[in-house]
Amino acid sequence: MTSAAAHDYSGVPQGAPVYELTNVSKTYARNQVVALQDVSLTLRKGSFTSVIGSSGCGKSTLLKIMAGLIPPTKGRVILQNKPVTGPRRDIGMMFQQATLFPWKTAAENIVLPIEIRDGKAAAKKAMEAAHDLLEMVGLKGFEDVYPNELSGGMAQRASICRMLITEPAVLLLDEPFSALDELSRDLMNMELQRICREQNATAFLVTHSIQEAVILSDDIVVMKPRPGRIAEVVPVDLPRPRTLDMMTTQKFGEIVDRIRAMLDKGEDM
Ligand SMILES: Nc1ncnc2c1ncn2[C@@H]1O[C@H](COP(=O)(O)OP(=O)(O)OP(=O)(O)O)[C@@H](O)[C@H]1O
Repeated sequence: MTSAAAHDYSGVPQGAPVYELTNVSKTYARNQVVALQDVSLTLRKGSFTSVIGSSGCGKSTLLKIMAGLIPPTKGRVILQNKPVTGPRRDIGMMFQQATLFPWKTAAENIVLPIEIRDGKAAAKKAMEAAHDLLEMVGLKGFEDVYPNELSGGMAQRASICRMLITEPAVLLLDEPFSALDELSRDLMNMELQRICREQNATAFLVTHSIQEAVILSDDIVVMKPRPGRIAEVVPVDLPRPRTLDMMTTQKFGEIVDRIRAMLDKGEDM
């Protein structure tokens, strides 16, 4: 990575399909639970998509399949024109907990994916990029700090850098800020939006928060349970860049209400 800012991961044109899921189904063999049924979804280059739905409707299963961590029982998952058959270097992931290694500094944690993939020499070379990324997320000066000296929000900022260091084509985000207090979470979401715009990233977020989904997304995938499937994909036509004060607008409220009504209907949807 030469520059952390304004970097385009793939050269794929804005709006072109990056991820394509076709009739993806998953039945867990152990208990025969149909976790997903016929999920079809296209993520376009530079778009932000959230998935929301009640507990057990298959959100995590969907994310794991997209990440190549588990195979679907049926259906196709294509990323950048190649089937996803296992974990891939063009997929970036971020989880609820920062999971930084306590014995490594912030910068060492960030280059770890490179070290695992390409060895120590490559990790050393990537240090400059790690420093650029830390600066981008407002952590300049924290390069040599250990995780126990970072706040929860700072640790998640470092995790964002670790996800970006391998220049993934797509960012899969599993409730990355749900462990933070509400104020930090709102600020981190705005930061996430800025980073996605700067990096022209394609992002997919699992969340339980309707507000979070609305403020961040171009599209919200509303799922329903038993079996887990897509109820509706709701477009969010609020202007970009989004700002936190948009959360008080009538339009924002209307979209939130619409999604809440869908979720309340639950299985009748
Ligand atoms: N490894 C597994 N083996 C068997 N069943 C599973 C497994 N993982 C998930 N399930 C089942 O599949 C269904 C979907 O689970 P999943 O975790 O994908 O839902 P979710 O929407 O992410 O839920 P939550 O919001 O609570 O995290 C549930 O009924 C769950 O019990």
